[in-house]
Amino acid sequence: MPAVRADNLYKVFGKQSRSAVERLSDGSHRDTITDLDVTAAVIDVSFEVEAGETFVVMGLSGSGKSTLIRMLNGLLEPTAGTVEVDGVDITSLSKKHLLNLRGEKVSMVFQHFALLPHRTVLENAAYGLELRGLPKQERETRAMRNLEMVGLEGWEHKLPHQLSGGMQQRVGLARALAADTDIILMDEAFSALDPLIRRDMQTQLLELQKQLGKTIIFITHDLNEAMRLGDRICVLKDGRVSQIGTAEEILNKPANEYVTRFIEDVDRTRVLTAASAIDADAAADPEARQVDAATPIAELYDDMSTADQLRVVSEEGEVLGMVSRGSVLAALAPGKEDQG
Ligand SMILES: Nc1ncnc2c1ncn2[C@@H]1O[C@H](COP(=O)(O)OP(=O)(O)OP(=O)(O)O)[C@@H](O)[C@H]1O
Repeated sequence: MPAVRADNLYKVFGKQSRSAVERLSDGSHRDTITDLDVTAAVIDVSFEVEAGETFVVMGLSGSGKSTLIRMLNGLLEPTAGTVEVDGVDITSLSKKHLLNLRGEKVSMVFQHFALLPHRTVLENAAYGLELRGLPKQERETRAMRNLEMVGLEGWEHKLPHQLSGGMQQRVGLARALAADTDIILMDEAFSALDPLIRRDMQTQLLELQKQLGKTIIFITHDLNEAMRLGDRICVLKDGRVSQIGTAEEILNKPANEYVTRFIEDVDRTRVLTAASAIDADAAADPEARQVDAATPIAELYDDMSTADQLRVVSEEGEVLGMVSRGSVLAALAPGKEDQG
């Protein structure tokens, strides 16, 4: 059973939303229904997110990302379609059950941190637990453990304004972790941060995720960020799904012209890995130097400057094949799938 499932989901703002859904359901673009005086934010979106997966929703401003994520935790009611969390259709839940869902199953990290300015870092991190009525001692112990996890030990008695942007967002993340929900929604959570801090936060999230194995739905307008973080990426355009796939699938088999234009700016050497550059025809050489399958191609250059071939091994130590300079160059060439 998927952790989250969206089925033919629509959100149309405006009085004539139902008629809009009818007209959009034949695949029409949202610009064709301007006579109805509505805004079609999310149109016929379907996907499944597996437990433990990081699923990134990527799209430009206005593509419907925030509206979509708000339907996943019941903050917005869909105009049509359903959302299931752990197999339960949340679109039919009462207000009280939705509150429980947000307290116990799905937490959220916001772009602008959403910290309470007059409360300490510790109180902010414990806030979700306070709303759930946990005793002070327990919520502070749990919050403290999560502040340590995100590297904020020693800052717990400060106020948010005494922290940098990156640190404030770590508090937001600690608060979501303290709630101990299986699912975390992150809405442009790193977009307000400077590029270097943003990269640090991405690294930290990847490391935390290795330990915790949460189900994360992450929203971003940055395809490089999407490809770094996402097990799979859903590209949204004008409210509709343009493509869903792994970074590699999107780079090598863009579904349409729009996605093709988008991936032009992606640094393929950082997204594609040793695994994606394996030479299917090369016999495994037990003497060759070994690299992890998940190593980005950009990190193979040093080794490849002195060795003709490298042996690629999985996390479990299984030999997957060989990479050579030729196979690396072939993997990096855009549109290699089309060239057969
Ligand atoms: N409450 C609302 N009422 C009317 N229109 C809305 C409402 N919320 C969002 N919209 C519209 O829905 C469309 C999608 O907005 P949404 O915020 O979901 O996109 P987004 O991809 O998250 O964009 P951004 O990155 O700018 O936040 C936009 O045209 C927006 O103006």
